[in-house]
Amino acid sequence: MKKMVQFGVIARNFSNSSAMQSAIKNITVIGGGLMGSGIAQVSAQAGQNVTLVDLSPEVLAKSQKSIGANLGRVAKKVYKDKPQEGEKFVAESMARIKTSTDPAAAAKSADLVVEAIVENMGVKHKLFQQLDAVAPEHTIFASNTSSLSINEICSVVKRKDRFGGLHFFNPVPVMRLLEVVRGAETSDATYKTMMEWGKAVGKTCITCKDTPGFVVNRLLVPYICEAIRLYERGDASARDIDTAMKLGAGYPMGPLELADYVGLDTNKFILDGWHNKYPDQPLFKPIPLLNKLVSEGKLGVKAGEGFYKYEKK
Ligand SMILES: CCCCCCCCCCCCCC(=O)CC(=O)SCCNC(=O)CCNC(=O)[C@H](O)C(C)(C)COP(=O)(O)OP(=O)(O)OC[C@H]1O[C@@H](n2cnc3c(N)ncnc32)[C@H](O)[C@@H]1OP(=O)(O)O
Ligand SMILES: NC(=O)C1=CN([C@@H]2O[C@H](COP(=O)(O)OP(=O)(O)OC[C@H]3O[C@@H](n4cnc5c(N)ncnc54)[C@H](O)[C@@H]3O)[C@@H](O)[C@H]2O)C=CC1
Repeated sequence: MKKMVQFGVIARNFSNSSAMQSAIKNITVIGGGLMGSGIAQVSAQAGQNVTLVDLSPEVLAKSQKSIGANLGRVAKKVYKDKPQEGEKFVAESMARIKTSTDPAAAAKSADLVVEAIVENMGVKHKLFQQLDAVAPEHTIFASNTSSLSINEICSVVKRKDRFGGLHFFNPVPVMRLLEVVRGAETSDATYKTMMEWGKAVGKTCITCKDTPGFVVNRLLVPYICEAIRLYERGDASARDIDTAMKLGAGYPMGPLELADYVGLDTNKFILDGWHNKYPDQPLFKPIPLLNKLVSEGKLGVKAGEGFYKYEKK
């Protein structure tokens, strides 16, 4: 049943993509890590020309490898009885992805730039200032930030009307949602283009104002925090908390599994940022156990240990 649901999601995303049209044809994705590689993949499989940019050539090589493998998973499902068509789909999608280590050069030919670099305001400001000086007039800029303010990120560019948030979910090829965030100065035309583009790459779009965490993370952060506090108090074991939310509430992952999956350093970074900004909000108060795990390097799946132990990849 679970497999059927997952298959349905990927097949639907793929066929929607083929059917939809978008004014955006050339997209530049900046940041070739976990999220950027997923955004590049769904864009290329929907027929867009993609330039994937990272400062590190090693990251770009790793991204291309994982995109190839993930497209293979999609092809296996969508073209299960037509392996040759599947191979063609993978080859054509891969051929639409160019890579670059030069963000400014890559922005010059983009209709849309989606930024998915580190979650750091200073680094994002520096990048967008550089891009604003060279990108064509019509180019729309978007950030995939999880927790920072879109208005604050776009404060450094002149094109504030052509700036918004496009918040994808991990893993991008599987998760069906895209949060389209309207900043204070995002124009109606930019908003409409972002919504159409989101549909064209196979996502269901929801709209949100520029409010901390948008919709999903504003609800997820307090939920995960409460799960950690419950565990910290010794009220239930980690396994039982996760089992409870999977079997009692139908979530695909329990909250502590999800915290490990996202990364405990990311969780802590978001929580600390919001706590500094909203010190009176009890939901955002620091959690000693989370701080301890991070200080011990127990960052979740990627580190081999968080709330659970994992085989290192
Ligand atoms: C601590 C304090 C407070 C702070 C808390 C902060 C929390 C929130 C902060 C968030 C930080 C940043 C995050 C963010 O901004 C927003 C997010 O992204 S939140 C995370 C959202 N994601 C989820 O909730 C994931 C939930 N999990 C799932 O849906 C599934 O478990 C998952 C799909 C990940 C894996 O499914 P599972 O059945 O367990 O494993 P399989 O390996 O069998 O995969 C199922 C199915 O999917 C296919 N697949 C998996 N990955 C890919 C891929 N990358 N590309 C293509 N296909 C993929 C796989 O092949 C399987 O297909 P089958 O047909 O079933 O074989
Ligand atoms: N990890 C997650 O579950 C989610 C993360 N996000 C957001 O997406 C963004 C990226 O997150 P991840 O992909 O997880 O990070 P990541 O660490 O996997 O990838 C970030 C990449 O950006 C590159 N980079 C850093 N500065 C750069 C620059 N100036 N120019 C070009 N490349 C640069 C790094 O080399 C790295 O490869 C963050 O803003 C994060 O908050 C959003 C949704 C989910």
